[in-house]
Amino acid sequence: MITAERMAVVDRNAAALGVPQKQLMESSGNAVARAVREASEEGAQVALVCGRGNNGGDALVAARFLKDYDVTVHLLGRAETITTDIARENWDALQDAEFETQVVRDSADLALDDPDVVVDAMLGTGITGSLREPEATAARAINDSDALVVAVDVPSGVDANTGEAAAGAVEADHVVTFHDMKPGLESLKTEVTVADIGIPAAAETFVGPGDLTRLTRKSASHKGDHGEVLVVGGGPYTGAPALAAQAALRAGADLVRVACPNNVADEIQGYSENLIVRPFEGERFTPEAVDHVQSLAAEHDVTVLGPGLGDAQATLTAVSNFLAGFSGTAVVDADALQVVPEVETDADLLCTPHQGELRKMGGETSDDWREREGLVTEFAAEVGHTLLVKGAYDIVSDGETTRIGRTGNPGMTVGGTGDVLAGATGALACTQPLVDAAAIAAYVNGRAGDRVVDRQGYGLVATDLVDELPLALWGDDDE
Ligand SMILES: NC(=O)C1=CN([C@@H]2O[C@H](COP(=O)(O)OP(=O)(O)OC[C@H]3O[C@@H](n4cnc5c(N)ncnc54)[C@H](O)[C@@H]3O)[C@@H](O)[C@H]2O)[C@H](O)CC1
Ligand SMILES: [K+]
Repeated sequence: MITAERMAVVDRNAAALGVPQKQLMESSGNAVARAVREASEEGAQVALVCGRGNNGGDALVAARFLKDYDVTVHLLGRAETITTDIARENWDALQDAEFETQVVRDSADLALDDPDVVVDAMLGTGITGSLREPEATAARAINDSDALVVAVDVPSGVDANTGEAAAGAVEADHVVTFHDMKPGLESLKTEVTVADIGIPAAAETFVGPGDLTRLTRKSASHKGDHGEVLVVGGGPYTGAPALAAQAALRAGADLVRVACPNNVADEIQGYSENLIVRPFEGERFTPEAVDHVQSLAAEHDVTVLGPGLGDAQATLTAVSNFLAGFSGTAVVDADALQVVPEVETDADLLCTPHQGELRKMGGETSDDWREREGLVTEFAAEVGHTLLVKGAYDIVSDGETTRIGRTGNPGMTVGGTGDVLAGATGALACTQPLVDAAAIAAYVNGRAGDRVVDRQGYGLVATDLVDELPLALWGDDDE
């Protein structure tokens, strides 16, 4: 089962894996033609009713696979209004090959001419709102015809995710959807074919540029919309919480505060004017500071717990007490991780261990990433939290969904890269589901490292990563 949004991510990831969308459209169109062939006799009269997007494009491809049928293509709108290159290229190919095509400028012009089969290729996952003209009139004509109706991807007017049908939506006899079942098709009393269109499983498993399309910003945004992160860190170390906090800002959080022992507060503030420091009493995080830190955490979307806290017994007790009384969302990293399996908490945790820390948590690991994929999925289900297990291949899982990050390079073994990853994860967890936040964070942290090493060779330091995060998130490969 896959939603329309996830389909767009997979599409883009497939293209990054060398399977461009035009190739997918060719497979989609071929699958539509196969369904027409299975539902009618050779020589049957087929009307392909095409919208101006890729849904229409699929049928423009199907026309080429129905040579032994009496096919007419009806394009709803002028060819210049076709919205995608790949649909337009397929329209031009039909023109050059002198296929029978009708351009429907006004909905009243649509003359289906009593076909045996109508292919509804007006709207698919790109629909917004209720049916507009000329699709609305065309849908009525389709529903009033005696033809067998084959819908491309989803009946026009039906929401692929919810199954909700806009007024006047097409009533199809058969739907050909692509790659995986859509949630909205389950509730339809219509026969559905799920056609494999050659998208490699890797396009779903491995995190890719398609996952970054989930990150959008509305122009009418306000401060705080993109997240407020509290980093709880520092004590023995001061660089780690500063790296995590800077990374959270660079990964898009609007406000990042650092809760740290007061004896290192000035030092941490000294790293950057971008940081807001909230000191608590003491030289390290101890149980006496837990109440204060919990009340601070309650004012933030996500807490990043761990960077630079150290592993003194008093600190581990404080981490345990904090989590026991916390019910928000927290990224847990570094020495704090060892506490997680023992503590009962209502919090949604996103743990970011490397493989050594995973073993310390009681998890198993393997050098083979495929084996590690299964082990991490099982352990995530066992601990009941989301895991991001760092390695040459990063494994992300909440026990249900498992993703793999393949970016990064040996230059990233330098100290501090884990703090940067934890901070970036915290920022993304403000606006994304935890598995997506971890998947995207792992991908962009590694991509930032790859961009730095490509530019200047090894010798990368963690602050290079922090500065590279925005381009790794928003830039194109060749930027
Ligand atoms: N991997 C895959 O699943 C593939 C799917 N394919 C097909 O692509 C469509 C989605 O195409 P897209 O261009 O994003 O959108 P649509 O064609 O569905 O519609 C956009 C089109 O329709 C106009 N429009 C939007 N809302 C309305 C409305 N309410 N009334 C009238 N017109 C509307 C909009 O202006 C655009 O012109 C997917 O469904 C599959 O069929 C790819 O072919 C291959 C891979
Ligand atoms: K359709």
